Amino acid sequence: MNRIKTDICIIGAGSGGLSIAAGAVQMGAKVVLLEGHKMGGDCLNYGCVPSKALIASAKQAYAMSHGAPYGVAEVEPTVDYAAAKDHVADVIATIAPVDSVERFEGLGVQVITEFGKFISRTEVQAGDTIIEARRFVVATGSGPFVPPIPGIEDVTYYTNENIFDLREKPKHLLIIGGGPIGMEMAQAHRRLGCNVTVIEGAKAFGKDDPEMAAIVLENLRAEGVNIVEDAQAEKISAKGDTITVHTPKGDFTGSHLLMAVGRKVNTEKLDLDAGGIAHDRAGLKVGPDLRSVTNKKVYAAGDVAGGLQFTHVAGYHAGVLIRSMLFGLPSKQRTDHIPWATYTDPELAQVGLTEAQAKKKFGPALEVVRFDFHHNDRLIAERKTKGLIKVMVVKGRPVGASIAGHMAGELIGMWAMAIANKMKMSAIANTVLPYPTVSEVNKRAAGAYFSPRLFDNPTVKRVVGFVQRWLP
Ligand SMILES: Cc1cc2nc3c(=O)[nH]c(=O)nc-3n(C[C@H](O)[C@H](O)[C@H](O)COP(=O)(O)OP(=O)(O)OC[C@H]3O[C@@H](n4cnc5c(N)ncnc54)[C@H](O)[C@@H]3O)c2cc1C
Ligand SMILES: NC(=O)c1ccc[n+]([C@@H]2O[C@H](COP(=O)([O-])OP(=O)(O)OC[C@H]3O[C@@H](n4cnc5c(N)ncnc54)[C@H](O)[C@@H]3O)[C@@H](O)[C@H]2O)c1
Repeated sequence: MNRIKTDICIIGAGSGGLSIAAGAVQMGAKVVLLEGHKMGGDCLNYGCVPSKALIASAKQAYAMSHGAPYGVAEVEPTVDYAAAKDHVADVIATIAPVDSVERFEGLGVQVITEFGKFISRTEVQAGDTIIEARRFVVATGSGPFVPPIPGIEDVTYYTNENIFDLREKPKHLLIIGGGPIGMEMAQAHRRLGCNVTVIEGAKAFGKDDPEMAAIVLENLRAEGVNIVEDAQAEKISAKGDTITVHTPKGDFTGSHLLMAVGRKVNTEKLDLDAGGIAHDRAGLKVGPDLRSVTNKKVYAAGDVAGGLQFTHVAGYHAGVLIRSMLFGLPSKQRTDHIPWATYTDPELAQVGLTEAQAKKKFGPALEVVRFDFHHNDRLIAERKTKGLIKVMVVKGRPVGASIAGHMAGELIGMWAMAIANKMKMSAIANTVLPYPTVSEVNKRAAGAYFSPRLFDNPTVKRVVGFVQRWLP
């Protein structure tokens, strides 16, 4: 057995682990990084990257068959599903070197390609190496949760871990789960020529503002995605080449099944109990400083830290931990400024509080301003006017923003910046943006906050009348 002593041992080389390793080693810490499977973790191999690549193929196919309003003849695209998967693999391969063992070894990180497990409060074992570290970071991510629905063991089903390897085009894809994974995959497959049925036990896009979700759902339905809500999958059966999902809303039959009902954290290989590390189904039990509540040598980052599960959150955790582990400074995570986006068409994005959450928290102090995408000239030119922005404002500052529409994932960035930096609505309203751009919807939403104050205000009218009489 080899023994290593190091400053920081990171378990898991996904979005969180890699960011911490790169930052810590370049600032002078000795870093050991353990990865038992694929460098880059879920995001690169089975998550964000392949899903957005497949969405790009689907967008291309959709554009070919929807050119008429722009004066471009429509053609029915011939979709080569396997070739679309080649495109997905190529995108992963293009990004992979940035996350590779070679790159991290080049930065000075000692990478061990083994799963790690705690053998004491101060030691982790990976293969035949024992690592003793001043600090440990658990960044082991999450995998697909597959509930024990009766009959599931008798059918072939896909998850995000193998759907991107499927090369035969599904004739009819059944998707259980109407969250971001289910809905992104539903639209992509529909646009690539599959029939698609989404079976959702509660409400699709259940974590987003329902008014915003409705805009996206209407579009998905119009494109032919069959979305059945309040339809908990209770039983699954197979007959010949077909699979049937049984729900209280009826039975739904298709050729392939994708399970997208949420995530389970990757803690089973870690032997957290041997490390004296408290944990539950959501992950490690940590404080706002992301430090284990029972073993102060241990931190968590990313999906396994028990909060929002996004790549940018894992990256944000890296910054919080580096401040604490490298400089010994107090460092706490915030969650009020974390945005997210779902990359359907139109997109759905959120930062801070939804309208309902803000109403509950602030009551009558809350003002909600809205701007409809129909009034944006660039969107009119692009024929992408289905959309809405709502901004939740308290005492002149935004506390949340919800956007459904073209480029919502890009537009939410301005509100994420405003909330992160506690900026006022005037900061957005004062910004001059190029015309004609989609980001003008943000400025118009801020304008909607000031319009009644300026235009429906008798004092302003009186002052202007007075000044006009005296001006030469
Ligand atoms: C289909 C899909 C689409 C997504 N799209 C987006 C998106 O568009 N935007 C977004 O922000 N987020 C998206 N996400 C979420 C995002 O992928 C995750 O939030 C992110 O990958 C979490 O990073 P992480 O570092 O916590 O874990 P991961 O990236 O999963 O990395 C964890 C790593 O730890 C390794 N590991 C596990 N146990 C051990 C052990 N004992 N020893 C050593 N190594 C171990 C794993 O092999 C893995 O490589 C998507 C997820 C899915 C499934
Ligand atoms: N664009 C992005 O940023 C993006 C994309 C994909 C995934 N992700 C991340 O991955 C996480 C997981 O996504 P997800 O879509 O798997 O999970 P989710 O928890 O967001 O949605 C799962 C859905 O499945 C439903 N469900 C559960 N059991 C069911 C059953 N038996 N029958 C029918 N429906 C059932 C739930 O009601 C829920 O709406 C997200 O929360 C997000 O953090 C992010």
